[in-house]
Amino acid sequence: EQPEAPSPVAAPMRDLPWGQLNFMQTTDTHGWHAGHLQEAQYSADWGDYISFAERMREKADGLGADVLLIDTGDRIEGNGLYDSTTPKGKYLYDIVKEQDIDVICTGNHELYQTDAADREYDATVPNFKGNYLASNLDYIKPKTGEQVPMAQRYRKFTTKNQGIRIVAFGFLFDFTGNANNTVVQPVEKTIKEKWFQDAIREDVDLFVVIGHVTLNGPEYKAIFKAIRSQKWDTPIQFFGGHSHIRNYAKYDSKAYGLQAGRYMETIGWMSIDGISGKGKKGDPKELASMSFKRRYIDNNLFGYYYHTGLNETTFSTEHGKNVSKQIHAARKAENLDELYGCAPKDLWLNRAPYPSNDSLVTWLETEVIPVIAVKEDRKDVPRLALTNTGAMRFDIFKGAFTRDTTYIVSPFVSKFLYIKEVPYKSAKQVLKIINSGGDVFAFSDLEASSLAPPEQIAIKSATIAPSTPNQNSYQAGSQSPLMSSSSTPDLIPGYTTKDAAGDDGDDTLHAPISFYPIPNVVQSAIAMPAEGDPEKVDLVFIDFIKPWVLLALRFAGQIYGEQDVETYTEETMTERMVDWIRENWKQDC
Ligand SMILES: Nc1ccn([C@@H]2O[C@H](COP(=O)(O)O)[C@@H](O)[C@H]2O)c(=O)n1
Repeated sequence: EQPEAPSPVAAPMRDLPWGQLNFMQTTDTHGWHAGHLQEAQYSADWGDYISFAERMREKADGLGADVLLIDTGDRIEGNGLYDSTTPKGKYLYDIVKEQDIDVICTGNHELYQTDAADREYDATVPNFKGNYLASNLDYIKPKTGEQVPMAQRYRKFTTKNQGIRIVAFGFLFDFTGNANNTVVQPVEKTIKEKWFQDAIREDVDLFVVIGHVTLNGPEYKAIFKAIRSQKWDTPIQFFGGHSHIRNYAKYDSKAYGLQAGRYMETIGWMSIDGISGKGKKGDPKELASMSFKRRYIDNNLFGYYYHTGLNETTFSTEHGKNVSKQIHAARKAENLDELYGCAPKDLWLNRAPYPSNDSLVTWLETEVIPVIAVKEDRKDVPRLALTNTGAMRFDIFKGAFTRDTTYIVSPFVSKFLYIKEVPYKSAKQVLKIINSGGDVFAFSDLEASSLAPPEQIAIKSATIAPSTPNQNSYQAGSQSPLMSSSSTPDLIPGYTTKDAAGDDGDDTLHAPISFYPIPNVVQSAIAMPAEGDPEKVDLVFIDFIKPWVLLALRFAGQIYGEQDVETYTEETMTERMVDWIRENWKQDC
């Protein structure tokens, strides 16, 4: 772990179930490869994860079992380690490549910006040659304009110890927001292609479908149906991503899916037993009693010690330690701990109701945007300024707000745009139309709900936890074996996942935390007349939501097009937010 990371947390634990074939999954790491430096529960870094994987593989070799590593994309955007450098990801690609990942694919974040997609093709694909799969993704070469597969479409391999024959695929959901140097082919179309139809007819022991795809979305349903149409009985293991949650799905008695959360908080663990290996047909009795089991491992060193049976002296491998050093050197070189201001209290993205004094969204709407959404030559013009809440990615904790925190909270390079002098009676309807996300968007490709943070895709209503101990009351110490909850009153707050297999998935017992839904967009009314309504306003909005704003305006009776949209600020919202923090928060925490 990084020297500045808080000590791990004592908590009751559940053991990992082992099978013949075991998987460890990361997804949506978003550059958090240094781990969480303000949360002890998730404080292990990518170097520790490398040590963990190496130790678990040693253990597997001893048991004659196999361990495969999976990563399902969105490795970038969302942390200073990636976003603060020029070019972005100056150190990240070399850090990520140190992990020995068996099957890896692309997320939507690797494709938003042209240069990020170029780097994916030029660095990550060759770094994981043979293991990087792009079943429905093409890349357009900048020099020749040639459209080529981003990486190989699928992979056939046999596991080391059990000799399990696997065909693996790597998908991306039907994403449409990619820059124009990549082509995402809809999954429904891809599964009709000859190569896919041939691959699902292969004689194998297991299909592994990884993807930056939600487990319960239409894409995996279609792939499951396609495989089952040819192989009614072959086990299928799916790995998902994108919605940032811990999740597990059952498709049938031999087909399951796992999704390992977000931001290096979770390492997903999946074990399969009763599978036929070494090309054997398998004992029908054994096959009938196949078992699939899952765990969500909190990413911290004490959990890693617990699961490996090792300790501070014996756990870390030289390789893991070197990668932790590499991360530390990168963070220092980029001055990621530079203080921008001291947050006076915790501001929660989803863990406080909206609106409320503890809501990060309320803070943005009422304190920050009214000051930063300004264009000097139109500063007195009444305006409505809109931003999507998904532009904010993480909570702000009381205390130091650093260069690193900036990108953790707001990694995007979006700027403010505006449409001049929109009739107020129409402009004021835009917020409501986008937030209700109703019929207006039903006939377009524009999902209004995708403007909120991804966690909300899966969780629709508030979960209010009984009062829990303060998060800052973490105690350092060693983790103890699982005990009944009545004998462990001091659980620390964290994930208490309920999924398709029940409520015993988390490796660490936590006290529950609350979750509150937030709107898709929020609006600040600025420089409005002291009395009455203005006739016209400037409609200012963050560039990411332009298509939604134009459609909502149309519904509100105003036809505007691209030609009517102008630049409002040259700086990004993130840059202006940092200026606000420097000016408004103390420098002495
Ligand atoms: N320029 C951008 C890009 C994305 N967003 C928000 O992020 C969501 C996607 O996040 P995932 O981690 O799930 O891929 C997207 O739906 C937007 O809400 C943004 O605000 N600005």
